[in-house]
Amino acid sequence: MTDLRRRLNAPLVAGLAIMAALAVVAIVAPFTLREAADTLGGAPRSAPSAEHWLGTDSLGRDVLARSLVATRLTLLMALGATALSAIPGILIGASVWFGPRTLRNLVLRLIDSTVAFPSLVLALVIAAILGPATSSAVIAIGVAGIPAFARITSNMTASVIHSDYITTARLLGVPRWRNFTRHLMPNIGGPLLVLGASSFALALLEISSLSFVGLGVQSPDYDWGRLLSEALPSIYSMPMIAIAPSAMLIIAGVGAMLTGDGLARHLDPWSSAPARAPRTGTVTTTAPRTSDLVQIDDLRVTAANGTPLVHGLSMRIGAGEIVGLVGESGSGKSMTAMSLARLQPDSVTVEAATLRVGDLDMRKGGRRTAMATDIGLIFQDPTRSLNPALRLGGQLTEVLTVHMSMLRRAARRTLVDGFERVRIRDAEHRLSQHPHELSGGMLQRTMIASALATNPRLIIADEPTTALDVTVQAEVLRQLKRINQDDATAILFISHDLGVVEALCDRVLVMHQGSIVEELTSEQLAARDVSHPYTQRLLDATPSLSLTDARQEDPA
Ligand SMILES: Nc1ncnc2c1ncn2[C@@H]1O[C@H](COP(=O)(O)OP(=O)(O)OP(=O)(O)O)[C@@H](O)[C@H]1O
Repeated sequence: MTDLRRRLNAPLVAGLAIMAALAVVAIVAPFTLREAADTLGGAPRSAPSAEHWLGTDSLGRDVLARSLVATRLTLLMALGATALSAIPGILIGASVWFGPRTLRNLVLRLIDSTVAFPSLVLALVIAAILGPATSSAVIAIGVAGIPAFARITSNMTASVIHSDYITTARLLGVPRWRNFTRHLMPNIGGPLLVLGASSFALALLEISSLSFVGLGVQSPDYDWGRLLSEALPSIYSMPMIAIAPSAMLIIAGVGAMLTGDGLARHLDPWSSAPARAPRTGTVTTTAPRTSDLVQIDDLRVTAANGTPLVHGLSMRIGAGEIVGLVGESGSGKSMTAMSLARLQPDSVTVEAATLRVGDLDMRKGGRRTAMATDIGLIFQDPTRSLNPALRLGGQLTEVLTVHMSMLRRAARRTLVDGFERVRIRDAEHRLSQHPHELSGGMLQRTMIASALATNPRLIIADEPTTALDVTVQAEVLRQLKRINQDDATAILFISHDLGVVEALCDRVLVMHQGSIVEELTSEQLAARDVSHPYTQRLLDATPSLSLTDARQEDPA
């Protein structure tokens, strides 16, 4: 219950409240107010009074009662038209991606040409062909809205249909309809709900417009559009007659948009993740030293829904030091590193008492060149950091040409030197290749070469060896160690593997649930001299395959 209350956001509550109130009016008003709304013979065009709150129309009928009674028909028509647009539109837009390519291209071209045609004009043409009637208005607006749903669904499907999880599901023989409901819809459902809500608001206006020009609801029935049409002759003398249905239209439109916006937020996995209680007992790492390159004090990273992802974290990295940041998946290692490099996701808030790399205050923007050249980044999966459509030379020299004003030729020369340094043979040729033409280990080495090209003072390596096989992993670690020794480059090395960290780092910080729980020197780690139970658990989970250990375990 508390979970549901926390997940209901303000727009959703407001939108649902408005739509629920309108639903009550739509159900109750035709039963209770029909007589006041339809009875002729009262004083025509009377001013608002205690008996008729918004006055009467030209035939003496109560204006407010008529607007409220018209709610049911108007909402049902808008709902019908939206369903008529959404259901076929979504089915067409998604199913084209499950069929043959030629059919897909043909259907997409057709959709494109209909989308280019204004939907209200299309609806007017359809309504004129079908003749004036309530059903004609619904069909016209519904059919005119199909291309928009089909186009957007198709665009969104295209962005997820080639993702690994759908390919895997197809390879595993998951039926198409199940792929559609299980993998596709949850990924595209949020934006479609928002589109549905805005289409409903638009359908309200368009159906009212058709009724207003006489192509929609016909007498004796009436919707808000027809009421507006009836109000037109006396709009200056009796504005109330027009104001009442207009106000209803605006309220319903706002209610629909708020509901759509709220639903989208509600379905956003990041904004609905459960809040985690901050843990106490965090460790502040060694006191400030003048040689500290990185200084972080009281770093707090908070998700959009208020969940603390990193809290009260402080750390130092000395110039030329290799510091390991270890912890299980989700403990906040990447979030800490990305916040330090000012590359955190937009959806989170970063606050800190101090966040410095050298003389750069990373809490402030600006000084982009200094940020780009002082900090080198190496990520876990090099294929995701490189643009597959561009040659390596073009993309890896960018930082040198943009931030260090190097000419293209000089930038390439620097990169070739860098490639040779990380033992990539035939470097010139490699620069003219695309990322897919290199192995994973080679790509990771190109990333290291590129991160080093600007002579950074700090390298942030976020699980740089996780995606690599053990031999390549050892080579990459050796490269990092060599760079640190040759150039005194500081390294923040992120890993969940204490064994790897032990081999490389001078100091290790153990992270758990968003804060540092223990700090160890490499000697303490080698001697397994740890005090926090979480560190002990991490050590227990680290397989040891060193020769010494193997001999000890197996005396034979
Ligand atoms: N964009 C985001 N918005 C909100 N929360 C996020 C976002 N990205 C990650 N998180 C959450 O922040 C927390 C820390 O994530 P982080 O990626 O820093 O973990 P990690 O220790 O680096 O894990 P791993 O070793 O798996 O990379 C996790 O609970 C994660 O779910």
